[in-house]
Formats: sequence, structure tokens, C-alpha cells
Amino acid sequence: METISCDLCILGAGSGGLSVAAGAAQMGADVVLLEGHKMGGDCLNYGCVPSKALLAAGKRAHAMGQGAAYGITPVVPQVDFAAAKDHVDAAIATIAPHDSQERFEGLGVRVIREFGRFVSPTEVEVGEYRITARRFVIATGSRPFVPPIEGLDEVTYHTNETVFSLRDRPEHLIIIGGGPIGMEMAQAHRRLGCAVTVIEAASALGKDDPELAAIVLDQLRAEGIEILEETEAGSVWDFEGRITVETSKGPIAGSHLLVAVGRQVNIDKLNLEAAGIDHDRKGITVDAGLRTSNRRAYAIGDVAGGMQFTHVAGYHAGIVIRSALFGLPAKARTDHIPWVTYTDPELAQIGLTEAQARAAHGDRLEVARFDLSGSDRAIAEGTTTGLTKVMVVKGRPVGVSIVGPQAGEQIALWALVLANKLKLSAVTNMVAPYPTMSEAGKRAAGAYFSPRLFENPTVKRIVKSVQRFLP
Ligand SMILES: Cc1cc2nc3c(=O)[nH]c(=O)nc-3n(C[C@H](O)[C@H](O)[C@H](O)COP(=O)(O)OP(=O)(O)OC[C@H]3O[C@@H](n4cnc5c(N)ncnc54)[C@H](O)[C@@H]3O)c2cc1C
Ligand SMILES: NC(=O)c1ccc[n+]([C@@H]2O[C@H](COP(=O)([O-])OP(=O)(O)OC[C@H]3O[C@@H](n4cnc5c(N)ncnc54)[C@H](O)[C@@H]3O)[C@@H](O)[C@H]2O)c1
Repeated sequence: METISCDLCILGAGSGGLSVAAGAAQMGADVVLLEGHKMGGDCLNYGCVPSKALLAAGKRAHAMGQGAAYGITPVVPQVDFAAAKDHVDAAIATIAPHDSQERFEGLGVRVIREFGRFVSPTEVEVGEYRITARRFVIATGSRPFVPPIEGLDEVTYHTNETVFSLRDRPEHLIIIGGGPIGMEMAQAHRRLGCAVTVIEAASALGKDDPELAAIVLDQLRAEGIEILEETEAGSVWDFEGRITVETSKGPIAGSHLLVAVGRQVNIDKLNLEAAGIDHDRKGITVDAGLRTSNRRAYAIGDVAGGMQFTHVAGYHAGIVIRSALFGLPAKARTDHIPWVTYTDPELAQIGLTEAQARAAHGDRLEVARFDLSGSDRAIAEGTTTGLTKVMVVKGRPVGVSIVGPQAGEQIALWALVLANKLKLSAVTNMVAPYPTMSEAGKRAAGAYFSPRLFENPTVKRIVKSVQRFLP
């Protein structure tokens, strides 16, 4: 068995692991990167990239039927499902070189394509190598959680790891789980010509503001997606190729089944006990600096059990680089992390929702709103369904919720504001180009200041007296 010594040994080459490896190697650290499956991890191969590519295909198909209001004859699109999947594969293939073994070896990283496991607090074994490192970074991600539903293991079901490789169009896709995976996949498949039923045990898009989530769900239902909320999936069986899910609201039969009920962290191969690394059901236990109970080891991204997004894994990577390479203190925050569900309309959130802000700040909370029906650009585009809500405490935003076209782009402004703890006046000071959707942010901020300015007797008195003295 060959022994390798290095500064940094990273387990997992997904969004988090790759970001640490690229940064650390380019700053002169001696880095070994272990990956037992595909370079790029979930995001590139089974997550963000294929889901956004499939949504894009669905968006094109949908637009073909939406021209009437603009004087364009609507047409029923002819969907070649396999060709839509070619688009998905092409998107993955185009991005893959950026995450590839060759690129990382070019940066000076030693890449070993095997699963690693700890054999002591200071050593990892991988294939025929034993690695000792000054610091370890566990970035092993997560996989789909498969719930204990009776009969599930006896039918063919899909998860995000298999659904993108279907080449034939599902006639009727049943989706268990109405979270972001379930709802993005529901709309993509519906727009590509599938019947879709979503079975959700609680509320669909339940992590978001219910007022805004309802706007998305109305649109999905209007497109023909059946969404059953407060509905338990009891048992599943296959009769002559038709999959039936018994639910608390009766049986649902379809041609294909997608299970999207959350994630399970990848820790089983790691032998964490040998390294003295604590974990629970949610993930590896970390402190504010992302250090585990073994001071030599950090855990980042999905496996750290917090918010599970690619940009969070990337953010964590920056914290680890600061701490492990420069020995500087660094703490991970969550109050400035945005997330977006890429349905049409998009749904975006940062910081506290209105309900969370009310619970945390009580009467000190003020909510500024702007409805997209007041946006000239939205009117010109014919896409006025949308709303921005800004939760403000003592002049500072503590959360923003946006639903509407390009909500994911619009939330970026608020990501800057919350990351830097700026006052709301920073947004009103900004001049936004006219006419753009991003004006909605400034208009929402304006809604906070308008009553203070325009319904204020003191302001009126000052203006009157100044006018008296002006030449
Ligand atoms: C369908 C879907 C859509 C999504 N869409 C978005 C989106 O639009 N935006 C967004 O921000 N997030 C999205 N996500 C979430 C995002 O994909 C994850 O948060 C992100 O991939 C987490 O990165 P990671 O580095 O923690 O883990 P991963 O990307 O899962 O990478 C972990 C890697 O570690 C490897 N590994 C595991 N065990 C070992 C071991 N013992 N040794 C070596 N290697 C190991 C795995 O093979 C894997 O390649 C989506 C997820 C899904 C499922
Ligand atoms: N656009 C994005 O950024 C994006 C897209 C997809 C996924 N993701 C990430 O991946 C994570 C996982 O997504 P997800 O949608 O699988 O998980 P989720 O936990 O967000 O949602 C799962 C849903 O399934 C429901 N559920 C659980 N058990 C059920 C059962 N037995 N029957 C019916 N419903 C059940 C839950 O109530 C919940 O609403 C997300 O939390 C997010 O971090 C992000």
C-alpha cells in the first residue's frame, strides 16, 4: 500500500469538493481529491444542470402555445422527448470539462477515482493508497431519500439519479413529494406533453412563503398538473405495467413514478467512527467554522446537513480555504443565503419569510410589497403575475421573497444587501434601468419609504416653509 502525504485531502468531487480543490491548489497547497463516482457530483450529473436544461426545453414548448395575446397564432408543439434529453445531455457534456479530472490534474491536484474511508483520525484509505493529510474536507454530498412506502421496492421507480435518462416520454408521471425537485420536474414534464400528478404529504413548496408558493401552484394547476396536498402515499403496486399509488385520497394510476421526498447524506462509506467524527440523521455535525468533532476535518455542502444548494457548497469552500490554508477565523452564515425554485414563475427567497420574521421580530416588522402588475416591463412582456415582499426591521431588510419571471435574477440584488447588512435606503439610492424586472426591488423599497415621505405632515410643513424663502 502506497502512502501519500498532503496538505489537504478532499473526499468528494461535487460542487463543494471541486471548489476547495481548485482554490487550494491554485494558492499553492498540496491537494489530493478523491471521487468514487462521477466528477461534478450531483449538481452536474443528476441535479441543477439537467433539471434546468429540461425546464428550458419545457419553456420553449409552452411558449409555442402562448402567442395569441401577442397576435401570434398558437401552435401545439411537436415534442421529440428523446431530442429534449439530447439537449440535457449536451448541457452536461458542455460543462463537464470544467469539472473534469484532466482540468484538476492540470491545476496540480492529485485525483484518485475511488471512494475513501477513514482508518484513523489522521488517515484515509482509498484503493491501494493510505493518505495522511494536515486537513481533511468531507464533501461527499447526498443522495435521494427513499421512504419506506409499502411495495416501493417491487416496482420500477425513478429518482433524480435515473429520471433524466428516460428517452421515451412518460405518458403519466406520478411524483411523490412536492418540494423543489418534485415541482420543477412536474412542470418540465407537463410542458413536454406528460400527464403529471404530484402527491404531497403536507404543503407543496412548503419551505417558501405560502402566499407566494400559492401563485406558483395556481400556475402549475392551470397548466394541467394535478397537485394533491395533505395526501399520504400509502402503498405502491404495479399491475400490467401501470403503477398505482394508494393515497389517503384514493388510488392514483400512472405509467412512471418519481420519488422526490428529500435527501439522505452520504456518510455510510466514510467509517466516521474511526476518525472520531460525530454525526446525526441530518448529517455530519459541524461548528460555525464547519469543523467536525475531529479538528483536522471539515464537512461542507450537503453532507454538513444544512441548506442543500450548490452555491452553499461553494460558499462553504471559501470558508474552509480561509481557515485551513491561512489559519484565519471564518464562520459560515445562513442569513444571507438565497434559494430559487426554477418553475415558471420562479420562486426566490433570502433570509426570513414573513412568518419567520413576524415570529422573530413581532411588531417591529414592517413588510413592503410590490405587485408586478405595476411594472411597465412586466406589462409590456405580458407577464404581470408576480410579487416582491421585503421584510424590514428598523430600516434593514431581514428577508425577501419574490415570485415572478426572473425571480432568481432579481434576488441577487437582495443577496448583496443582506450579505453586507445594508440598509433599505441603499436600494432606493440605486438607479435601476427602465424598464426592467429588477425595478421591482427598488419599487418594493420605495413602498417602505413612500408613506414616511408622502404622508408625513412634518415633511409637508418643511417644504412649505422652504418654498416661502426660495427666490
Ligand atoms: C434534481 C436536483 C436539482 C437541484 N437543483 C439545484 C439548483 O438549481 N440550484 C442549487 O443551488 N442546488 C440544486 N440542487 C442541489 C445541489 O445539487 C447540491 O446541493 C450540490 O450538488 C451539493 O454539492 P456537494 O458538493 O455537497 O455534493 P455532491 O454534488 O453530491 O458531490 C458529492 C460527491 O462525493 C462523492 N463521494 C461520496 N462519498 C465519497 C467517498 N467516500 N469518497 C469519495 N467520494 C465520495 C459522490 O460520488 C459525489 O460525486 C439540486 C439537487 C437535485 C437533486
Ligand atoms: N432549485 C433548487 O435550488 C433546487 C432544486 C431541486 C432540489 N434542490 C435541493 O434538493 C433538496 C431536496 O429536494 P426535494 O424536493 O427532494 O426535498 P424537500 O425536502 O425540499 O421536499 C420534499 C417534499 O416531499 C414531501 N414528502 C416527504 N415524504 C413524503 C411522502 N411519503 N409522501 C408524500 N410527500 C412526502 C415533504 O413534505 C416535502 O414537501 C432541496 O431541499 C434543495 O436543497 C434545490
